[in-house]
Amino acid sequence: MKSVVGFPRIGPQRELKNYVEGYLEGKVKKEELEKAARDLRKYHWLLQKEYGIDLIPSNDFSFYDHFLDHAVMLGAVPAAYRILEDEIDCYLALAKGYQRDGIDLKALPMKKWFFTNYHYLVPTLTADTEFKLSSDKPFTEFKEAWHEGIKTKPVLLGALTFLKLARKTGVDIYNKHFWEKMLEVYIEILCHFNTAGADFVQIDEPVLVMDLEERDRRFLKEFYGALLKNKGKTRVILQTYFGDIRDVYQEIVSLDFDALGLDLVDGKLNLELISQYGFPEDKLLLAGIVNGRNVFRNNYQTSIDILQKLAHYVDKGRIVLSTSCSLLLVPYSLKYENELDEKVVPYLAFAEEKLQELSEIEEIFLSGDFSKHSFYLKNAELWNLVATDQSGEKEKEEENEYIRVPAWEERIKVQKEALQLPFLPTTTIGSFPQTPDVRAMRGRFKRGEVTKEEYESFIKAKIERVIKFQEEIGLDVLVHGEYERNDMVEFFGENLEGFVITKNGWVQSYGTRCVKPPIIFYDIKRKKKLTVDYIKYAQSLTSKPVKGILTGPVTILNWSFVREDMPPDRVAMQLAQVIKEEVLDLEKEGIKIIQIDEAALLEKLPLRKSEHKTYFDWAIKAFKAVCAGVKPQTQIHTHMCYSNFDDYLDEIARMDVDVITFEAAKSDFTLLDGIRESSLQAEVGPGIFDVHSPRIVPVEEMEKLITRMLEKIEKDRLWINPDCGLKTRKEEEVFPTLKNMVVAAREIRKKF
Ligand SMILES: Nc1nc2c(c(=O)[nH]1)N[C@@H](CNc1ccc(C(=O)N[C@@H](CCC(=O)N[C@@H](CCC(=O)N[C@@H](CCC(=O)O)C(=O)O)C(=O)O)C(=O)O)cc1)CN2
Ligand code: MET
Ligand SMILES: [Zn+2]
Repeated sequence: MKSVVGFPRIGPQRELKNYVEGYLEGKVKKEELEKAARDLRKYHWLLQKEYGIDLIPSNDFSFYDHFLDHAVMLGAVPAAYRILEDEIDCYLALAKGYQRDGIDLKALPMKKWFFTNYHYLVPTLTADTEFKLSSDKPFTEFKEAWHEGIKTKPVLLGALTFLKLARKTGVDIYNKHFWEKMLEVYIEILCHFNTAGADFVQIDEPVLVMDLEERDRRFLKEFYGALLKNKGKTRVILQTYFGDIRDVYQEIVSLDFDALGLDLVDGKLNLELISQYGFPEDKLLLAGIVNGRNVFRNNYQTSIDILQKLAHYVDKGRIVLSTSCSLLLVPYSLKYENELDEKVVPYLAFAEEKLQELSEIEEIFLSGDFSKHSFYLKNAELWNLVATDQSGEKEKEEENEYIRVPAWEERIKVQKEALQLPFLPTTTIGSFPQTPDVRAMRGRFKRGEVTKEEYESFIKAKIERVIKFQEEIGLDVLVHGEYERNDMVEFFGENLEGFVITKNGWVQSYGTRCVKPPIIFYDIKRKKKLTVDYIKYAQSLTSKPVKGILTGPVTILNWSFVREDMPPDRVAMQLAQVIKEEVLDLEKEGIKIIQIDEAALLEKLPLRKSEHKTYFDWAIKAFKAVCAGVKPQTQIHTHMCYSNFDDYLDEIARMDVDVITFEAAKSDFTLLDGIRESSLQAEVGPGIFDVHSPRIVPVEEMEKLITRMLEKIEKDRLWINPDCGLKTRKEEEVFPTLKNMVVAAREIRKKF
C-alpha cells in the first residue's frame, strides 16, 4: 500500500492565489472561488489515484492555511469575527484582516511551521475559548471525493500539536477542564467519519518529534485513550513528521491507534526505536521514505535498505510506503519545466514525480530479487554518476578565524565619524513595493518581449524615483529599492553559478504568497557582480548614504533546495565566499553601509536543543566569513525577521555586526529587555511598524513607540525603521507611513 501525507493545494499554476486574491479584491465571485477550489481538489485526488496511491488525503486543501482551518473547525476563534456572517468572509478576515464599513478586524499573527518556509496563522486560546464543531469542511471534502469514486483519508491536525502551537493567554492547555470540550469535538468528528464510511482518518502530530515532557506524555495517553474508544470501524493513523519520536515512542505504540506514520528521512532514529522496542503486531507502519521537503529523486538503494531493515520487525504486508511529510513543501510537477538543464532533470522529483517514486519503490520492494529490477538499476546508475568525492575538501577553519578587526567599540566610533548621521537614524529594510508594473515588466523581459536595455532602464527609472522620494521625506540612510529582484533568494540563485532555476517550481510560503526556491546542484561561484551596478547607480543620485542590500549565506542556503549529498556547512561556506566578494566590490565602489540579510538564520535550527550548537557553529561561522576583511569604517548591518530570535540573542551577538534591524512591532518589547540583558553590542533597529498590515500608521503612534523604546535602549544605539521589507505592500499604504516615521523620529530628536 502507498500513502501520501498531504498534497500541495495552491494549484499547478498558482490558480488558487489568483482566485483568492481576486475574491478579496471583489473581482471574483464567491461561486467562482468555490468552483475553482473544487476543481483543484478533484485534480489532486485524481492525479494521486492515477499513480495508484491507496491512502489519498482529503481536508489537506485550504483557502489560506490548514492551521486556521482547524481553529475555525474547533470554534477556537474570537467572537468579534463572527460579525461577518458569511463563512468565507469571516475566515478570510481572520487570515488577512478586515477594514471596511466601520469594522476593523486585525489578521491573526503568523509563525513559521517548524523548520520550513511555510507560515501558519496563530490562533489565541483564552479562558473564553469555547470548543464547538463549527465547520463541515472535512466532511464536505470527503463526500466530494466519494462522488468522484475516491474514498479518501481525511486529515486532521492533532490535539497536542494544535494546543502547543497556538498562543495561550491565561490558560493551561494540560488542564483537563480546558481540553475536555475539545475532545468532544474530535469525538464528534470521528463519529461523523465513521457514519460516512471512512476507512481511515489521519491525525497529524508533528510536535511529537520535538523535546517533550512528562505532561505531554500524560496528555497523549489521556486524550487519545479517550478518543480512540470512539473510533468505531474507522482506522486511525497517527501521523508524525519532521523527525523521530524518541520521547514518546513507547507511549504511542501502546495506544489503540491502527497505524503509525513515521518520518524515516528526517527521523533516522525512528528505525532504531523500532529495533529497540519492537513494533506492535496489530498496527500498520507508514514508512515515510520519500522526502516531502526536498526536490531530489529518491535514492532507491537507501530506501530499500531502510525497508528491509524494517521488515525484520514488521511483516512486509503491514508496511505502507509513504512520503516523509506533506508534499505541501515541494512544487507540483516537473512537466511544466521545459527549459531546465537536461543533465539535472533526471535528478529531480516534485510532488507528482514523488507519487511515481512511491509506486516504483513498492514494486521493487515486493519483487523477489530487487537488485535485478529495472527501476532499481536505472536509479542506481543515476546516483552512481554524481557520487561526490569530498575527501580533502574538509573545512578546517574555526569561527574565531573570522574575526573582524578592530573590535565593535572601536569600529562603531570610526563609523559614526565617517557617516555623520543624526541620532535615531531613519532607514528602511531594502525593498520598496513591487508594484504590478515591476512584476509585469520582469515577466515581459523573461519572455523575451522587451530587451535587456529596456528592462534595465525601466529599473533605473524606478530607482531614481525611489531615491527622490526618500530624499523628499528626509530618510537618513537610503536604499535602491530592490526592484531588480523577484525575490531576495531566487535573485541570487539566478545570478550565481551552481544553481538551477525552475520556471514554475512554486511553493506556498503563506496564504496566497509563494516562493520559487532555487536549487543548489553544483559548486557555487560568482562569475559576475550581482548587485553592484544598481546600488552604485542609486548612490550616484544622492549625497545621502545608500545602503547596499545583500542576502546572507545562511538565508540563501535555507531558502534554496540543496542536494542531500552536499553537507550544508560546506555549501554555506561556498555561499559566504561569493557574498564576501560582492561585499568587497560594493565597498570598493564607495558604498559605506552594507546590509547582509539573514532573515532565515534560524529557520533550519534543529528542533531538538541538543543539536543547536553544531548548527549555530557553522551558520555563524559562514556569516562571519562574509564580514571579516571589511574595512572598519564600512558599517555592516543585518536584518532578521519571522523567527523568535529572542531566545538566541547571545548566539546572534557572535555574528558581530555593527547594526541589526529586526521585527519587533508585535512582540510587546520583551525582546528589548532581552537585548539589554544579552551580550549583543550592536546598534539596534526594532521595527516600529508592521509591514504586513496595510494600515497607515499615524505620527503620534510611532512617537509613543519610540519613546517607549528609549526607556529600554540608549538613544545613541537606536535606529528607526520598519520591521521588514516593503515589497508586498502598496505604495499608497507605505509612502505615508514612511513619511510619518521620519516626522516621528524628528519630533523625538527635538526633545533632547
Ligand atoms: N524566499 C523567500 N522566503 C521568504 C520571504 C521572502 O521574501 N523570500 N519572506 C518571508 C515571507 N514569505 C514571502 C513569500 C513570498 C512573497 C511574495 O511576494 N511572493 C510573490 C512572488 C514573487 C515573485 O517571484 N514574483 C515574480 C513574478 C512572477 C510572475 O508571476 N510574473 C507574471 C507577471 C505578474 C504580473 O503581471 O503581476 C508573468 O511573468 O506573467 C517576479 O517578480 O518576477 C507572490 O506570491 O506573488 C512574500 C513573502 C519568509 N519567507
Ligand atoms: C524577509 S526579509 C526581507 C529583507 C529584504 N532586504 C527586503 O527588504 O525585502
Ligand atoms: Zn524581513
